[in-house]
Amino acid sequence: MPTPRRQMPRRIYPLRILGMGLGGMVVGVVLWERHASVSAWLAMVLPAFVWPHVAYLITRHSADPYRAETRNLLIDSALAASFVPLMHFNLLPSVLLLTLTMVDKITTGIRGLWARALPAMLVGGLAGAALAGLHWAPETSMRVMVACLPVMALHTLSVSMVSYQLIRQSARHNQMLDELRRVDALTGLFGRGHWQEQAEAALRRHHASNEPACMLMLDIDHFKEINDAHGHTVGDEVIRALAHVVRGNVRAGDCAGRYGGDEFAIVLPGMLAKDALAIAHRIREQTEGVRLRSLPGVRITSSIGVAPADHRHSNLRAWIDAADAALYAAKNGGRNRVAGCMEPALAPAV
Ligand SMILES: Nc1nc2c(ncn2[C@@H]2O[C@H](COP(=O)(O)OP(=O)(O)OP(=O)(O)O)[C@@H](O)[C@H]2O)c(=O)[nH]1
Repeated sequence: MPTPRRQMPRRIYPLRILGMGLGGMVVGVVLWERHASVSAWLAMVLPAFVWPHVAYLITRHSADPYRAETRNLLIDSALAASFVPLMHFNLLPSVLLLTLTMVDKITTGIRGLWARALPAMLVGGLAGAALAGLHWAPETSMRVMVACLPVMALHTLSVSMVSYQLIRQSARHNQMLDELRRVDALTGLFGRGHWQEQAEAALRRHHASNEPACMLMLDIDHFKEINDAHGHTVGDEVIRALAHVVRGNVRAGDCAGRYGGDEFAIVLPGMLAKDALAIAHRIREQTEGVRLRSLPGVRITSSIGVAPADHRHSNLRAWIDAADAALYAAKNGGRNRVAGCMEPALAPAV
């Protein structure tokens, strides 16, 4: 896929044809008004109507098109500045062309290009003066003002459209970055960071309004053995299959995430412990029923710890520790089981 850097010459080509062409027409009106010499006309026609194509050929045949295009942009500025003495410093088109060529440099986003354009413009201005002499006629006629309008309007519109596209692109990239941050690539469940934010919010709601919430910590049993026996690709398939089971057992408002390697964490807002235990049991049972497409003989089990949020959980760490303790109780109890945290009403349920 072509990178934005490689696309730059192709993107700039039509813009240069348009910009230099319209600029050349403005200069042409000034030259026509003052009955300029053939050499002055040539000094307008070559940069305005021939240079854009030469510039494109240079970049196309360059080993480093980006660098060549950057150089061309500086030449654009020099050529625009050369028009100023050619127009005998006609005020409106001179200011307009110098301003627009500077805007062009700034909107490329290339660091420091506008500063490098200043000496280029000085050289261009001096070259124009050497060719046309130094004549001072700053008055701008109505005809020249009218000739400036298309440049002003089209340049402003094209810069706005480029900015609009960049803003849209950057919004899309931000959305993708946010998605990458929120979602675990292997399972499509929430990533750990986003899961923690959601879990913290559920715990805050619990403390603020006593809204019940439960946390499930799930770990695949002997997962290392599956990896060792069948390889990491099968291991990944197991993780994905488990994520599928988890996803099938949570509601839209629940928060299921991949907490680490083969460990999943689920927050069930608004759910009482007995209902959370029922869900944990269902997940455990369905895990036993998982059959891998690539290796149907592999059997998978999971251990799950359940911890309802309570007043002792002053922060998320404490709540996770409670769910972890329940998970280890399930592991120590022989695996492939569900255990609730220490609360009497929840004493290990197998
Ligand atoms: N395939 C795969 N393996 C992973 C991934 N992340 C971590 N692991 C592996 O998961 C294994 C985690 O094993 P543990 O949870 O420590 O132990 P276990 O074998 O599951 O044993 P118990 O949890 O005690 O039942 C390690 O071998 C890790 O290398 C992953 O994204 N893909």
